[in-house]
Amino acid sequence: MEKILSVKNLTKKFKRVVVNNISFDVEKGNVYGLLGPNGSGKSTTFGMLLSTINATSGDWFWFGEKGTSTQTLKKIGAIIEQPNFYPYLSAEKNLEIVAEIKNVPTSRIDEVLEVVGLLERKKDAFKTYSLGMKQRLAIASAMLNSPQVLILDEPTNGLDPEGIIQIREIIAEIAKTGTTIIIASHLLDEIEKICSHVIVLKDGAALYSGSVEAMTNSKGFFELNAENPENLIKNLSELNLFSSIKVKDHLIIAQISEEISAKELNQLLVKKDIYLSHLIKKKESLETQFLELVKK
Ligand SMILES: Nc1ncnc2c1ncn2[C@@H]1O[C@H](COP(=O)(O)OP(=O)(O)OP(=O)(O)O)[C@@H](O)[C@H]1O
Repeated sequence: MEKILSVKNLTKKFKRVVVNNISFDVEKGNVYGLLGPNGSGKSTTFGMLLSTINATSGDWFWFGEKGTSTQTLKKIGAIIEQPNFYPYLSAEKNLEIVAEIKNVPTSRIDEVLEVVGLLERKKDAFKTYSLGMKQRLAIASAMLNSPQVLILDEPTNGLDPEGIIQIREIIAEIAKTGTTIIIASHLLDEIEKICSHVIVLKDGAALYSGSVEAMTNSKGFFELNAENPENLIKNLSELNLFSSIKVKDHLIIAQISEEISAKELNQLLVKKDIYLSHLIKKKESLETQFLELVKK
């Protein structure tokens, strides 16, 4: 896999440390989520990687090259703050101005407006746009220079459910073209739906970096019960299939350590003359995993 970005021990100290020695890699074509509550250091991290904030220590490499050169910035499309569009000018006119600044052909304008579903509204003044449309225009603007990486800071902030879904679909479409995307968000649900990879930040430190799948990839657990719970617990322990067996809310919770289906477990227990009154196989959500991580 081609490495787009490699971050090594990146640290930012204002009066106190707000980004604490974080390291992660970004590979081509994936969608990364920088997940953390407000104030966990997401925007500061982006600022350092885009050279608008001086790092205190640490290194990063864009496309194998140390730091963030002007050449590198040309390969990146970023929306960190709400971009300043001219309210009385149309979307098209606004993008013509951006195209001139970025020195890219105006022929790209219709293409990017199409991607974000604003082609038909391109002649309308920016001030007539809804918040969702404004955010989509910002994405179009960031896409004008056909960037290899798109960086979005809280792209769905303040949007209604429909607006959120539209942004999500646009991000998925852009990712399909092979553009690498890095999104900062405090919304677990958003990261779970959009991202293939996640970096979990808490108080400036990276608690986890890897695929979303691997983070949720505990083998899951069984919720069970039987007429004689003590006997059930004893027999479950003897199977050596579980990392822990606990009682919670009158149910037995058996954390799976060796892959096994509900049907297979039921068959094993029937052979021991145990007939279950309750059996459900469940998996922890990203949210549970996240809370576990943050607790530690
Ligand atoms: N220029 C600055 N001077 C001092 N402290 C700062 C400065 N910029 C950011 N901070 C602090 O650094 C911490 C991390 O802020 P940052 O904006 O990076 O977090 P975030 O995860 O992006 O949160 P949010 O989503 O609220 O923006 C916060 O405590 C913030 O107050």
